[in-house]
Formats: sequence, C-alpha cells, structure tokens
Amino acid sequence: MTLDQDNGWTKPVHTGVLVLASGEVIEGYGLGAVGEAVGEVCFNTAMTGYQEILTDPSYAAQIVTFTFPHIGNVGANEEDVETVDLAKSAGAVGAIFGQPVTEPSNFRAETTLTDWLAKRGIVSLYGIDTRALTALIRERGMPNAVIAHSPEGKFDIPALKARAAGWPGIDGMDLVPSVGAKERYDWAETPWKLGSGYGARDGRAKFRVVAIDYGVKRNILRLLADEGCEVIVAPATATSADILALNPDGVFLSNGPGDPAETGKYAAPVIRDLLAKKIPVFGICLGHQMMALAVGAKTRKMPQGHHGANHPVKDFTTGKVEIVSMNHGFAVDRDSLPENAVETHRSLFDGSNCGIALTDRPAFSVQHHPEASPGPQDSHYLFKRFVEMMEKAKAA
Ligand SMILES: NC(=O)CC[C@H](N)C(=O)O
Repeated sequence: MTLDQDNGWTKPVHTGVLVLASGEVIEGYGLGAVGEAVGEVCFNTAMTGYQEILTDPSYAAQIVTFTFPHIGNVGANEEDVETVDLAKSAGAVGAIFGQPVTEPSNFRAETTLTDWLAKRGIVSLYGIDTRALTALIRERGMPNAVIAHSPEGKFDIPALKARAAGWPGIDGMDLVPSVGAKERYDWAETPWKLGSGYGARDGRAKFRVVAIDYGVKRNILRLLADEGCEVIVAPATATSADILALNPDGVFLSNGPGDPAETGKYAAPVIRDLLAKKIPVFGICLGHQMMALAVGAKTRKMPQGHHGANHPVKDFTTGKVEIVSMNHGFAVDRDSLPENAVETHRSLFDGSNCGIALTDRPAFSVQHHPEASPGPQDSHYLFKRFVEMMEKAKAA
C-alpha cells in the first residue's frame, strides 16, 4: 500500500490472495515465495516456533494460518528446521499472517522470516483477517484453497478458483512418499542447549531403535538419541524383514502427512508383523494412527483438526493433564478400538482420542507431539516410557 502525499491513501495493490474452493477470494499482501500453491487451510494457535511448524513434514499440502499476531519477530536461521533433509522443502506449502513481518530481534536470527520463506519456497500472505479465517475454519472445516503471491498484484482469479475447486483434498491422499527418507540412515544428534547448540549422543548406546520415517521431525530423533538410543532411520517402504534384520530393541513409528488410512494400506501390515514378534513399539501422530490401524481400528477426518502448542491432554495412566503440541487433521475413532487396545490419552478440548496402549504387547502411541518443537515439554516423559518398555523387554 502506498501513501499519496496530497490525497491521503491511494488504492492498495493487493499482492496476495487466498482463493477458497468455495469461490471466496480473500485479499492480502504477498511475502515469501512468489507464485501459487494449492492445499488445505488450517489454523495453528502456537505463539512460538513458526519455523519448526512450517518445516514439519506432516504439514505437506497444507497452508498454515497463524492465529498469533507476532510472527517473524525472532527472524529465521538454518538451525530451527524440522525436516531431516535441510535442502528439501518438505512441510507447509503456504503461510498466512495477520500482521506484516517486522525486523528480527534475536541473537539466533540469521535472516528475516520474509527472506527465509522466499528461499524455502513457501508462498505467504499478510494483512489477512486471521480471526475471521479461523472462525470460517471453525464453522465449515478446513477448506481447500490456492494461495497466490504476485508482486504486480495480477491474478487470474477464475483459474485460481478452478484450481482450488479441482484439487481432490488430503482425504484419500498418501503423502508419505513425498516426504519420507528413501534410504536408511543413522541418527546421533541430540537436542539444542544454550551455549553449545545441538550435541551428539556420547557413550555406548543402551538400545537400538529403528525409526520408520513417514516424515519424521528432527526433534523426535534427537530425543531418542538423548535417551541413549542408537537410532537407525528406515524408509516407510521397509518391510518387516528389513527391520527385523537390524535386530532392534524397539521400533518407533514417526509422524507424517496425509490421510492415515491410505498410508496404513502398506504400513499397517509391517507393524502387525513387528507386534507379533513382541518388539516394543512407540508411535507419534501418524505413527499413532498407524498403530491403531495395525490393530484393526479406524481413523477419520476431523472438521478443524488440532494445530497448536497449547492443547490440554489427559494421561489416564497417571491422571495427569499435560499441555501439548498438536498437529493433526485425522483422529483415531475410539469406538473402533479392539479389546486389546486401551485409550491412554484424551484431548480435553474435544474429547478425541490422543493415545492408546496394547494390553497384550509392549506397544503404545500418542496423537500429540511429545517432542514439542515447538511447544511445552510436558510430554517428554513418553520417551522415557518407551525406554522403560525396552528395558523390561530386554530383561524378560
Ligand atoms: N503430525 C502428524 O503426524 C499428522 C498425522 C496425519 N497426517 C493427520 O493429519 O492427522
């Protein structure tokens, strides 16, 4: 928007638009990457960690609306990225902010959020009424849309509407092949500490964990390494024989994007084989949904999903409430759980299922993100619970 010195405000040039599949056009100002992207629009209520959110591979094919107004204040760097492959731009395809991005003020900032978004290829908008958009999502569910940024403010609106309306949506999409590892690799990096940054696992590993990568976040692997685990990351296409050949003390099922029912078609049989061998298994988010599907339960699309870092969840095994990080658009249908799966965690926001444990196998999983990044660390205990499970299994 430019100010006409003599006459007050000139007509603003809207350099960005969000075009919903239903035909509504929401105008704003573009920033970050120039171009357009199609995806499902969700809202995230986290107050911090915008880089980690946008680079979480679970956000593939999604456009994230930030409800918090101050996004960009701490700038951006090359470190706070959650994709394992730093060069690959997995994660959200678009971002929506209420306010313009200001100059960064943080000792870890290497660049501005605006420049980082451009480099990362994330098409973004500001000047959007994010409250109204969030209310729309709350009422109608997460819409499919095209987000577009043109510095000249030139948009072919009918074409954008057609693209948004023609996009099939995440329901029914297996997005894991677009983000997960293609080859096996080892992981030893440990969490960030003030003064020394990211570390490396020292000493001999107590347990060998094979992590199945459906789109894993770095901080999950770091926390496993921090618990003294040797971590071998295996592609989502690994067979149960491939995994068993690595002689794991435990298997971890990662988070990831897309419709769990689709990924479950090939992932669930692998997990069933591992459970049959009584190998300790721990799953997070998509991994939780895979565990549920492996024992015969069902998943369903949620209307608004859960995306934020302030969700209350109750752990029935201890009676404690934890404030957690969430990022999911599908949920496990509690009523479809078989007899040998008990519900261990539940969302106190909408009562949806947030965790299960098997009664006849050393296996459990949670819908939320205990690794946080970003978010509160209340749920870190789950990594210890997994280690204790492996300890017990080894001693037996
Ligand atoms: N963070 C995740 O693993 C998300 C799982 C799944 N794609 C969902 O949206 O529910």
